[in-house]
Amino acid sequence: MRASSIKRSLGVELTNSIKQSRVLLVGAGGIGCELLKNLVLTGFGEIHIIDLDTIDLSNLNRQFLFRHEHIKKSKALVAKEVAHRFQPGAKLEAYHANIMDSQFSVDWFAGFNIVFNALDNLAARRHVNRMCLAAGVPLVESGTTGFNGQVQVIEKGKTECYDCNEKETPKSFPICTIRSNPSQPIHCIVWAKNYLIPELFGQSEDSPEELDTTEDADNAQEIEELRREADALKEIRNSMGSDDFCRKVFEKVFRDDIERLRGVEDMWKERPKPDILDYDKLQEESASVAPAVSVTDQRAWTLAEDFAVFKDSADRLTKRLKEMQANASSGDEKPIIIFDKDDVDTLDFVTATANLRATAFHLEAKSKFDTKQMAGNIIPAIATTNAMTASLCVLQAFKVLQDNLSSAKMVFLERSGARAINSDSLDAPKPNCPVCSPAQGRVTFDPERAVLEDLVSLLREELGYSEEFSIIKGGSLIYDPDLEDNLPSKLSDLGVTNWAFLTIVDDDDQDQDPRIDLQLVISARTEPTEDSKPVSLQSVPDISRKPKPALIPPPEEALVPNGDAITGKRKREGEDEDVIMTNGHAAKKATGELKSNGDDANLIVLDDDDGAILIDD
Ligand SMILES: Nc1ncnc2c1ncn2[C@@H]1O[C@H](COP(=O)(O)OP(=O)(O)OP(=O)(O)O)[C@@H](O)[C@H]1O
Ligand SMILES: [Zn+2]
Repeated sequence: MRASSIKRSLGVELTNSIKQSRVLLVGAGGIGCELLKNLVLTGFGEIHIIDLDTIDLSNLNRQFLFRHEHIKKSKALVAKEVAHRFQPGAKLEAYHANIMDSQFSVDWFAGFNIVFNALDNLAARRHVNRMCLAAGVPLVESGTTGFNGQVQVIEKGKTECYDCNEKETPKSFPICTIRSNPSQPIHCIVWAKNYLIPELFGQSEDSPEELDTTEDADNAQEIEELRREADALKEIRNSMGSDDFCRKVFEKVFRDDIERLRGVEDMWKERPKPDILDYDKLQEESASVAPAVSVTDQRAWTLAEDFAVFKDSADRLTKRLKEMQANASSGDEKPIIIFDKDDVDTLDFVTATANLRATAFHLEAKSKFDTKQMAGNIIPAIATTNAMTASLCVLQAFKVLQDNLSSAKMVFLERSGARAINSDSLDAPKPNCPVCSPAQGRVTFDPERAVLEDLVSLLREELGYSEEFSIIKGGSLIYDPDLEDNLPSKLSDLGVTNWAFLTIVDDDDQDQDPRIDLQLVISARTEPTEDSKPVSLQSVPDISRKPKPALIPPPEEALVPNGDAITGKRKREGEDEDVIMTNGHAAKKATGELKSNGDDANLIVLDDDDGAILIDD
C-alpha cells in the first residue's frame, strides 16, 4: 500500500507513531509470516523477528514468505530477507533463536513499543507474557486453530494477562489405556506411535509424554506385565532383517499380548473381549493387495489392506534402519527412526498397526489422512484464518499506539454463527492471577558473592518484611523460616541466574494483613559497581496489603469501557462494533458504509468509529 494511502486512511498522528515504533514479532510461522508482511507494508519503523525453527516442506502451503529453496533455512532470517523486498527501506532485524533464552532479557523487551506473539505453544506464550509484564510493554497475543482465531491485547495493570485464565494443558493418556485397554481409535494411534515404533525402530521410552503413569500406582502388577511384554519385543527387535521379523512382531502384539489380556476377566465385564488376529489368514486374504494401496489416504483401509501396508512399511523401515546402522561411525549415537507425520514410512506403519489394533479391540479404523491429523496432534492450519488473524493483530496494535486501550478488544474469529468476527471488551486483570497480580521489583546481584542471606536481609531491612516469608523460584521453595540451611548458599548455586524471576510470599498475618506477593526480577551485575553490597534494590516496589477476599476492588486503572462495569461475559453475536468480514469480503463496521473514494476509484474505504481503513483494490 502506498504511504500516501496509509496516511489518508489512518491519519497523520497514527501514521507517525507507526513509523516511530520499534516492534518485536515472536514466531515466523503461519500467523507470523502474514503479520510480518502487514507490519512491513503498514510502515512500522523497526521490526525485530525471532523464530527458533527452520523451514519445513509442510510449512510452504501457508507460510507464504517461504519457497522450496528455503527448506532447512532459518525461518526468521528468510522471513526478514523476503519481507525486506516488499519495502526496501524497512528496518528489519532477525534472530534464529529461542525467545526463552536469557539473552532476551527484561531490558531487551523493554526496548520495544509493542510485542506480537505468533507462537504455537503454551510455554513460549507464557514466557513472553511474563517478560512483557515485567518490562511494561504491551503485548498483542494471537493464535489460530482451524477456522478459529483469537487476538488479545495485554497491558500490565490494565487488562487481563495471558495467564489470568487457566489454560487447558495438552491431553495425556493413562498408560494402561494405551497399552491394555484402548477404548477409542486415538488410543491405538498413540500406542503405535509412542510405543510400537520406539520399541522396534527407535529408542524405547519408558514414559513418553503422552503416556501418563501417575494414575497407575495401584496397578503395579499390570505395569510389571507390560514391562515384560516390552522386553519380549526388544528380543524380537534383534531379529530385524530376518524373513520372519514381521511374523514375530505381528504374533507378539496381535496374538500373544491380546491372548494374555483376554485372560484378565475383570477387564471385559463391560465390553467384549478383544479378538486375536491370525497372521496366516490375513496373509492369504491380502495376497492380491498391492502395497501401493498405502497412497489411498481418504478412506480407512480394509483389514487385508492394513496387513499388507503393515508388512510393506515394516520392510521399508527395516531397510532404512539397517542402512543408517551401516553408515554410522563407531563413535556415533545409535541410529534410530522416530515418528514424524511427514515421514511416509512411519505414517504408513502407524496407520496400519493402529488399525489392526483397533479392529482387534472392536474400534473404528481410521484413514491415513485422519491418522496423520490425530498422530501429529494437528488441527489443520488454514491460511485464511492466519491471514485474517494477523490483520486483526495490526488493527488492535493501532489502538495500543493511540493509547486508546478502552476501545481495544478481545477479537474472535469463528466460522459458525452469523458473523465471522466477534469481539468482547478486555477484562481487568484478575486480582488473584499468579503472574500479573504480584507487585514488581528489580534487584541486581553479584553472582560471585551473593548468598541467599543477603537477599533475605535486604527484604527485611529495606522492604520491611518480618520473619515470616518465603522465596519461590520456578515453583520450588528456596527459602522459608524452616529452610535456614540454604542461607549461606550462593544464589547462583540455588539456581538463581541472571534474569531469574523470584516470588516473595508474605506469610505474616500476626500484626496486619499480609502483603500481596512480590515478584523480583533479579539481574547479574556485569560491571563492577561502587555499591559493595552483594545484592541491592534497583527499584523500590510499592507492595500493598492483600485485600480481604470479599472486598477486592477492581484495580484503579483497570479498563472500564464506556464507563460500564466489566462483566467478563462474551457479547452476543452481532452485538459488537468492530470490523466484520463475511464470505471473504471485507465489509463495513456495523454503522459504517462501504464507500468508493472519488479521486481514487481503486480504493475501498471501510468506515470504523476509530478511523477509516483503506484497502487498495
Ligand atoms: N520458544 C520459541 N522461540 C522462538 N520461536 C518459537 C518458539 N516456540 C515456537 N516458535 C515458533 O513459532 C512459530 C509458530 O508458527 P506455527 O503455529 O505456524 O507453527 P509451525 O511449526 O510453523 O507449523 P505447524 O506446527 O502447523 O506445522 C513456529 O515457526 C515456531 O518455530
Ligand atoms: Zn494475569
